[in-house]
Formats: sequence, C-alpha cells, structure tokens
Amino acid sequence: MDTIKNITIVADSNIASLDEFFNPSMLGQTSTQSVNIVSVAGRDINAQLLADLQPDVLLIRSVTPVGEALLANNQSVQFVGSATIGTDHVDQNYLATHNITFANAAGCSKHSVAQYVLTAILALRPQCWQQSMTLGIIGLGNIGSTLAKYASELGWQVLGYDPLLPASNMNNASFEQVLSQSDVVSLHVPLTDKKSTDKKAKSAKEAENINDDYATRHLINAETLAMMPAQTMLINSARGPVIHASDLEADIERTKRQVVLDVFEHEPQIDEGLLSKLAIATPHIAGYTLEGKLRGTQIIYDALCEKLTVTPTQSMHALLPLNMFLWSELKAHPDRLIKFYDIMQDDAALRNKTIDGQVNGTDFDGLRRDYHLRREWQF
Ligand SMILES: NC(=O)c1ccc[n+]([C@@H]2O[C@H](COP(=O)([O-])OP(=O)(O)OC[C@H]3O[C@@H](n4cnc5c(N)ncnc54)[C@H](O)[C@@H]3O)[C@@H](O)[C@H]2O)c1
Ligand SMILES: O=C(O)[C@H](O)[C@H](O)COP(=O)(O)O
Repeated sequence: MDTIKNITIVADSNIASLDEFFNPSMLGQTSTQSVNIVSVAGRDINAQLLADLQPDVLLIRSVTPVGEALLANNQSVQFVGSATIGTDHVDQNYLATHNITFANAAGCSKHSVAQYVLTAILALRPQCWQQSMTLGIIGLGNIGSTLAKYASELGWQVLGYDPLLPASNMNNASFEQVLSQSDVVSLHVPLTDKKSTDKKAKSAKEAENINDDYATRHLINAETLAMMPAQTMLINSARGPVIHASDLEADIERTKRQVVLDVFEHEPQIDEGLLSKLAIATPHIAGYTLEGKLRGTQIIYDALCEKLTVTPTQSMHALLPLNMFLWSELKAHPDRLIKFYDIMQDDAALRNKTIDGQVNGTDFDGLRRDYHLRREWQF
C-alpha cells in the first residue's frame, strides 16, 4: 500500500476523531496525494458500498461484520482496522488468506470497562465501599485483570477463572467456585464458539488462536445460573450471547437476582420482559469514555501507519482535554461516585426508549451514537 498515491478510507462514523487522525498530513502524504475519507454508520457498510467506493482501507467498530459476505467481490481493501477490543465480528482467517492486514484495539478501554463494573457494584451495594466482599471474575485478560486491581485497592477478595492463562494469585479458582462462592460475578471473556467438524472453520479458529474447549457462547445458561446463590449479583459487559437471555430471564424471575447488563444477546433490539427485570441496563457503553474511544482510534491509526511505512505523528494526548477525575479522590470520597459516573442516568435513558414492549435497534444505536462520552478516572 506504500505505493498508493491517493488513499480512500471507508470508516464507521462512530470512530472518535476520525478526521484528526486520518488526514493527509497525519498519514504522511505529500501535497500531491489525497486522503478521501467516507464516514457512514457502521451498520450501513456493505458489499455494494465497497464495490462503489473501492476503498483501500476499512475502519470499523463492532457493528460491521467483516468476512466473505462483505468482501467476496473486493478488489481494493488492503487494511481493516477495528477500533474495538472485541473481534467476534471479524473473520480474521478470511482476511489473512486474502492478504488483508487486520488490526484491532486490544486493551483500549480496559480501565473504562473496569470502572463501569465498579460503578455498577457500588451504586447497587454502597456498603461495599467499607465492607470486604468476594468479586468473581471470569476472564482475566486486559479488563478482568484491571478490575482485579481496583478490587484489591478496595480490599475485596478476588476469585478469578481463566482456563487459558496459568494459575496465579488472581487466577485462583474453578468456574464452579467462582459462580458458587462470589458475592458478585463479572464476565470478561471474548465471544467464542464451539468446535466445528468443518475443516475450514476449524483452521479459522486455529488461526485466531481460539481454544474452543472453552467456547463462551451461552457460558451462562440455566445449568450454570443454578450454581449461583440468589444473592449473587451478575454483571455482563463482555458480549451479549455469553449469557443465554431467556434462561437469565427465568433465573431472575425465580431468584430475584440483581443483574447488570451492558450487552444483550439480541442487541440492538432489547425485549422489555428482560429489561424490566434488570437492576441496571445500559446500551453497550461500558467502554465509552473519551479516553477509551480515542485510544481505540490511536491503536488502529498506529497500525495503519505501520502498514503505510510512515511514522505516526498524531497522538490522542494532543486531543484530550484536562482530566480531573482521580481514582484516589473517589476512593477518599465515595459520596462523589455519581459525579464520576452517573450510571443510573444511562440506565434511565435506555429504559425511556421502550416502545411497544421493546427498545428498537434504531433507538439503541442512537443512544450509542449520541452518547456523551464520560471521562476515564486516572488510576
Ligand atoms: N461493553 C463494552 O463496551 C466492551 C468494551 C470492551 C470490550 N468488551 C468485551 O470484553 C471482552 C474482554 O475484553 P479484554 O480486553 O479483557 O479481552 P482479553 O482478550 O484481554 O481477555 C479475555 C480473557 O478471557 C479469557 N477467556 C477466554 N475464554 C474463556 C473462558 N471460557 N472462561 C474464562 N476465561 C476465558 C482469555 O484467556 C483472556 O485472558 C472483549 O472480547 C469484548 O468482547 C466489551
Ligand atoms: O469490544 C469493544 O471494544 C467494545 O465492545 C466496543 O466499545 C464496542 O463499541 P462499538 O464498536 O459497538 O461502538
């Protein structure tokens, strides 16, 4: 791609600061070269649009599925960047076999999501500021391990389960122990699927380094929910289908469990039956801080610069206003939580969109598109 004169980029309009990062000067272009950036809603990026525009670069977030259906007739795309941590919407094997470079934004919002989880717990159980409790964490990667650090700052015990990492003082329990012995269980796994006998699908999983003995789709279902005492809170800010939605609804009906969902199995449509039973519900915004979103853009911008063999010159730090949100201040003044993050406002905004027994996809997406990005607390 380093020989391309003019670069055409199709990008999800929800990517933060697109124009500040992806312009001729920041992409090392000379005055005779241009960067043409076409930004559209992520769900509107389709094969026809790519055929019409013939972009060199595709920049997405989590709502654009990327694989054969999108790229079968592609003659132009050489780089796909997803400004997200999750990659379940991208067929990475397809990209690799078609010689298309892929980058995602690993870890970009790890503090934001951990702070979302902490806020949810402390909003529902303010006594946890003072009292120790046991936090169960399923998946101890970037977000899970960051959450564990906040938990230890608050003097909470952590029971962690991650079968793909070595045992440690954090990775210290079985799946059953986490579910049955925690006061709160928080999920931080990628969405992955079970083994396929289809050879092609199997090698795709190998290429993406997914160990499907530990597939996470419906990890939380009627059987595993039955391992959790009724008073155990459950939080999902990973991916919706990690929890079987109708099993969860039946479980809440039976146990009156406190459940916090930022992600939903049938997102972006949300059924009121489930929504009305949740303690807190938000529209997939756990990672939506200014810092989390800009870091996502920065990571894919750096990767594109590498592909173009140019030195990155834009830095998110030049774009960030002063941040006054200090974790040390909040820790000393728990009563300021609502000023740091008013999670119940996000909850109310989602519930207010209920019409005829559901929140429709357009309204769910609208809440995310127009979200007033909060600030990440400085840890
Ligand atoms: N709600 C949001 O706004 C938001 C924001 C960012 C990320 N996410 C989601 O959170 C997920 C986790 O993010 P991360 O940065 O921690 O990812 P990560 O890749 O750093 O960590 C995921 C961890 O899960 C572990 N894991 C995989 N299968 C498991 C299983 N069956 N049981 C237990 N552990 C398992 C992996 O070994 C890994 O350590 C992402 O994949 C993404 O889908 C959501
Ligand atoms: O995986 C991620 O990084 C998050 O789920 C991300 O915040 C999703 O946001 P979206 O791409 O849908 O805007």
